[in-house]
Amino acid sequence: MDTSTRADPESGTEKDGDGPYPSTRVGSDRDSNPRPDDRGSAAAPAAPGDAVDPAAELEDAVPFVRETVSSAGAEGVVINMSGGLDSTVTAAIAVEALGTDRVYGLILPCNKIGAHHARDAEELAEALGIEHDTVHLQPLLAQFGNVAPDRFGLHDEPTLVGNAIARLRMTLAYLAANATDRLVCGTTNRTEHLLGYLTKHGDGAADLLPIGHLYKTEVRALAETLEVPGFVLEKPPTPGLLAGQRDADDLGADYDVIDPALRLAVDEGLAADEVTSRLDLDREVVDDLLARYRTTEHKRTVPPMPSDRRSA
Ligand SMILES: Nc1ncnc2c1ncn2[C@@H]1O[C@H](COP(=O)(O)OP(=O)(O)OC[C@H]2O[C@@H]([n+]3cccc(C(=O)O)c3)[C@H](O)[C@@H]2O)[C@@H](O)[C@H]1O
Ligand SMILES: Nc1ncnc2c1ncn2[C@@H]1O[C@H](COP(=O)(O)OP(=O)(O)OP(=O)(O)O)[C@@H](O)[C@H]1O
Repeated sequence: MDTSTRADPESGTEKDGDGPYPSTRVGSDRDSNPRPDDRGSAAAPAAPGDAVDPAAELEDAVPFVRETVSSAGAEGVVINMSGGLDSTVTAAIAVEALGTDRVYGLILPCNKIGAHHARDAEELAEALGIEHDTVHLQPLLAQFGNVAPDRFGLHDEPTLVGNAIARLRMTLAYLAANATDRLVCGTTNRTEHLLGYLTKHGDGAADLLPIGHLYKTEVRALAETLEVPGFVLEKPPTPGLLAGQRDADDLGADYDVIDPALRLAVDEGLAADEVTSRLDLDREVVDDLLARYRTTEHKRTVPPMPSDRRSA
């Protein structure tokens, strides 16, 4: 594939070829777009990524993947690859653990923005040396929209569409896993896990989560050690549903703000007041993050049963 020049779908910039990866970035208008945390934070709190030891994390993650696959008697893993940070880091860890032959990538764009990112994902999969397929989901989504009862207004609401796409991706990942005796390797990080910022039984559905214990800022630090190309690191985190949509807009703050707040509140058990003052944040930002944490507990637990009430 020729990567010498390519238009950026969102910023209109071009990419220059340099080695196996394009050297500039897709969709990176990070510096020109105001972000909610620009308002919410007076000081820049230290993010967990500043303290993480990437080499030690890799020493944990690589055998974890190898042993999990081996103890399941599986042949390898399937990873849905978006061309973004989390799935690229996850795929790189899986290759370190299992070798190229036992890692398979699925690239599943569903709209025009996605098609551009899919080319990044294809190049990343090729650079990793893994087998991969690209499937455009638009016809499947259109068919799904045709059979879903009109009363649900699927196409009127971006979250409904986004969740449906995430679950179509999950269906293909499990088809691949079933057919090739592999496990589905999820890409969820700890920040998403704690905030429930994922589609339940969509991208949240997986058999193992190699970066599930790492905050987003820690995943970023690990990416540098794994020599993930700079353009992946520079992409603004986005759910990829709408042009210009950013995780920071959905979540009310950037990950450099969110991660230290979650670490203090969840890992260290500090009250909202204390988190707010220690990190010099807006109270509203902290309250919103903690509300997300509380209301999404159901995404981190198995479904409740009547017997749970008896034992409580
Ligand atoms: N208390 C409770 N106990 C048990 N189950 C409960 C529940 N409350 C809701 N539910 C169930 O959960 C459903 C809602 O959860 P869900 O279907 O996930 O949907 P929901 O949380 O509403 O939406 C998913 C969110 O994750 C974001 N997302 C998705 C995918 C990837 C990324 C990313 O950037 O990485 C972000 C997306 O933008 C959106 O904000 C409800 O319809 C209901 O079925
Ligand atoms: N076009 C795609 N093709 C295949 N998988 C995808 C695609 N888009 C999203 N996914 C899967 O869903 C996960 C969550 O997607 P999302 O777009 O929300 O990005 P993310 O959580 O920031 O992760 P990433 O950094 O990998 O993009 C991805 O990590 C990937 O596994």
